[in-house]
Amino acid sequence: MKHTVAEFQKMKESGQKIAMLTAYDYSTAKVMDEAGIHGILVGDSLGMVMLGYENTLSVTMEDMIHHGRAAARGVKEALLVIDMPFMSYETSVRDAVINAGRLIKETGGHAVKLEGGAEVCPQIKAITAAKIPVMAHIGMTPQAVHAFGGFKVQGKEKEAAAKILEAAKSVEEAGAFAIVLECVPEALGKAITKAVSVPTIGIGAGAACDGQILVFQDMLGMYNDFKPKFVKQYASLSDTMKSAYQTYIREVQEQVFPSSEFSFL
Ligand SMILES: Nc1nc(=O)c2c([nH]1)NC[C@@H]1CN(c3ccc(C(=O)N[C@@H](CCC(=O)O)C(=O)O)cc3)CN21
Ligand SMILES: CC(C)C(=O)C(=O)O
Ligand SMILES: [Mg+2]
Repeated sequence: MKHTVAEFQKMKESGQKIAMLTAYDYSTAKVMDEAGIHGILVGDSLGMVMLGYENTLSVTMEDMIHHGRAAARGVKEALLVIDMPFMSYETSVRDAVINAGRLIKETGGHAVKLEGGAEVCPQIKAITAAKIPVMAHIGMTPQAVHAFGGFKVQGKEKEAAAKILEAAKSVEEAGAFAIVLECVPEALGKAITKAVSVPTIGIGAGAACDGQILVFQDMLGMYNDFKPKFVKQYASLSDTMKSAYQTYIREVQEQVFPSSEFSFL
């Protein structure tokens, strides 16, 4: 079954939880899609997990298009969302529509995601009017890392929580089809999920959200630069990969590999 924006809405209404993961390439997206994932995000987190930057600010439109088209080739059923990189939508409504259009035209993705609340509502309205579905992203928005002074949980104080709730209502009003809620207290995740009619997709926002998203390297245990509290490791691939590499190195040195089985006779 093809997963669509309309289906995400129905899933919220029927209480069926939405599962999303990030992917940045063909093979990874293909396996996830075959596993039955509902949505795949080509996140600008690729700057950190694929490119080794310390935050997401250096990621370019070209990076997003390069990885977006690769992931798109592996997707048959999932809803494919592409992140708008830092400074591709803040500068003007016109820039936002042009760049959202490029992401869709040049990748084959189905929707775009951008970070922010009321300040990006004109952009959300205009992109939506151009028939491109927009996923909003509020709470701890990583592109604001310097404004926040680090990747810190947001909305702990009463007034800060009220502001994030207002941001959720304003992006819904602007036409966002879903809202990513990142790193906020569980109670705020629950309050926002109740207050808006579109699905909320949480990452470190508690169990009440309508769906969840994780960075795939985090959930597979193959990214170890840091481990946020919200990350559950469903595998320990770094360990598995390291030991496979070590076995290979030893077998090459000891001339165990390649045996005749792996040679053309
Ligand atoms: N690998 C990876 N996973 C992610 O979830 C992720 C990225 N990269 N890159 C983009 C953003 C950055 N994110 C982050 C990065 C660090 C924390 C973190 O260390 N959080 C602390 C909370 C600090 C506090 O108490 O305020 C934690 O302990 O979880 C959280 C989210 C989420 N996104
Ligand atoms: C963590 C998710 C929500 C994201 O924006 C990303 O991967 O870039
Ligand atoms: Mg992102």
